[in-house]
Amino acid sequence: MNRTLVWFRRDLRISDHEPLLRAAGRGLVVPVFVFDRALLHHPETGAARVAFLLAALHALDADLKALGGRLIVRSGDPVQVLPDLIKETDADGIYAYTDVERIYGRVRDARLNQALDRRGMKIRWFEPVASAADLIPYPQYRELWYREMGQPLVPTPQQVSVPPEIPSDPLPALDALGHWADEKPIPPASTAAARALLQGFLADKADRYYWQLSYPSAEATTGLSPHIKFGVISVRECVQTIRNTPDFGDNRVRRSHQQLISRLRWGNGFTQRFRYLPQLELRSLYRTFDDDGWAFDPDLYQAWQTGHTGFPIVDAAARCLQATGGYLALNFRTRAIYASFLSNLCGIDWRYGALHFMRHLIDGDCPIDHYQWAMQSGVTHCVDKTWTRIYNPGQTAVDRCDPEGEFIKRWLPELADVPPGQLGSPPTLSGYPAPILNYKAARQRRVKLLEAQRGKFLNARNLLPHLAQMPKDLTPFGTEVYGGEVAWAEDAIADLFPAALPLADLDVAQAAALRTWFVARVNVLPPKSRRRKPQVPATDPNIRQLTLLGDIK
Ligand SMILES: Cc1cc2nc3c(=O)[nH]c(=O)nc-3n(C[C@H](O)[C@H](O)[C@H](O)COP(=O)(O)OP(=O)(O)OC[C@H]3O[C@@H](n4cnc5c(N)ncnc54)[C@H](O)[C@@H]3O)c2cc1C
Repeated sequence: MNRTLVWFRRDLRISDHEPLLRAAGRGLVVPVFVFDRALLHHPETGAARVAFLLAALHALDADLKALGGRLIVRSGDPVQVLPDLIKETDADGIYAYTDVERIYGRVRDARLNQALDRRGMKIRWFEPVASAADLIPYPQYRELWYREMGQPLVPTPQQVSVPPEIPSDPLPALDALGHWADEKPIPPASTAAARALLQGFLADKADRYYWQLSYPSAEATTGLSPHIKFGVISVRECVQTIRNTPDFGDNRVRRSHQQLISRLRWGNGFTQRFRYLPQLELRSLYRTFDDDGWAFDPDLYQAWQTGHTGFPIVDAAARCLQATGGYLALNFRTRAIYASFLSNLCGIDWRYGALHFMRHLIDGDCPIDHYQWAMQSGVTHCVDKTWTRIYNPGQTAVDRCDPEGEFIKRWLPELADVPPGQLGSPPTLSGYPAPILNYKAARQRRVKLLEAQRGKFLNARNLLPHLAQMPKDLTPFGTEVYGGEVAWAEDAIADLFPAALPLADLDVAQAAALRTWFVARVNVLPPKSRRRKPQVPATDPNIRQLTLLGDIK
């Protein structure tokens, strides 16, 4: 009977999973997960995320058992473990989804392809839903995304039969993997839990999500992010569940449904950008922003990390991130304000911030995290001023994010008695620091620098030469601080699987297509000043929507 190895990576589910269904359809299946030390000990890996991963693997094992199978667990370098497992199990080959989250994974998968080839073994890669192998313009990708999200879900196999003689390691405890729990509460991790979150959202939050998603204390979002990061539920299943839920003609619900679907698309869009340009893990999109160098002040960095900047909204975000791993508690807007403070106002390289986020976020996802960091830092845009995201961390941010001060007071109990109207710049209090910087001066410095950097290629006809190239040294950022298993980077090969876009070989049309991923317009002329969109009035007058560009001058 045929035997197929199914290599689970960031697709820890049995439903809407094409490799699993195809493998089950052709015979016996060896569903395997490999604990890979290079990922477990990557400088950006955090204990809480590994704990969530472990819980998701237990759930996957249980789901496979319900189909008559089980998860086979191995440890080591997949480039060696998988060919050996093929031999040991007498399997015909491997089925797996491609994954582009990290450069390391793409180096490893290229090496695996070579190792299998050398041994005459086979692997069949499946494209994840809404992933484009070729360079297409962003509007076309958008269409592809909606088309593929509308395709029927891949059915769950009725049975998964695993050869009984194949041994498996037990699923290890967190400390056996070299990580120690840091007290962050880990949400239940399983497809059933993800479905329950989505159903709970649709029942209880869909009438307010659109208006409240930027208020951290409203907890108006789904909490799906760690599940989506590890593929515990497919994005397509989420989209279809939302679409199949009636809005009963309620405009609030309709807008919230649309907003959530758009955000799910944004997440996939960041992954696709990394597929094209994996260098975005290590570099700003345009060279000039890194070539000029960044400042690094260890005291500012530490104050920002630990929540001692003297700006309550920033300090509350800092402490919330460390205590909760950001799960549900640290929403998009608060992450953005917190991030922008470090890169724009402290002038510190965004990669230090992205690194800190990744070490703590339970939902840490490299393309979303790194690209959001780069965007908030203003280094993904060369012409459009609205992409200068410098938030006023004083009263403006408090009013727009936490008007009652609930979020701030939860994380900064020392400010319990300060009225909300003063939480932007609290009076001198023993036990709470004075502001570590002058907002206006810091902002001016940053705006001037960004203008000078952007000015260098403002009228360039061809932006390709200005884009960051794939660096020769692939050592992950943060290795010098946290160490890690990075030997793979020492003799890194030029090959990645899937391959990066060959920037040097792109023709004019391809270059234009690539640009659509990074700016709305393909021309490079500075935009005329645009009118701000009026704020959308909320149906409930007590609910105000945050304006995205509120404090951009
Ligand atoms: C600096 C910074 C770093 C971030 N890092 C991450 C990260 O590592 N992982 C991560 O999943 N999100 C990240 N985000 C985006 C966003 O903050 C989270 O997706 C969201 O807070 C997760 O909570 P939720 O699932 O309850 O959100 P919901 O609003 O319920 O969204 C559902 C899903 O849509 C996607 N999504 C929502 N908002 C965004 C967005 N702005 N950009 C891209 N995808 C989005 C996510 O997959 C999310 O799980 C970051 C944002 C910023 C500003």
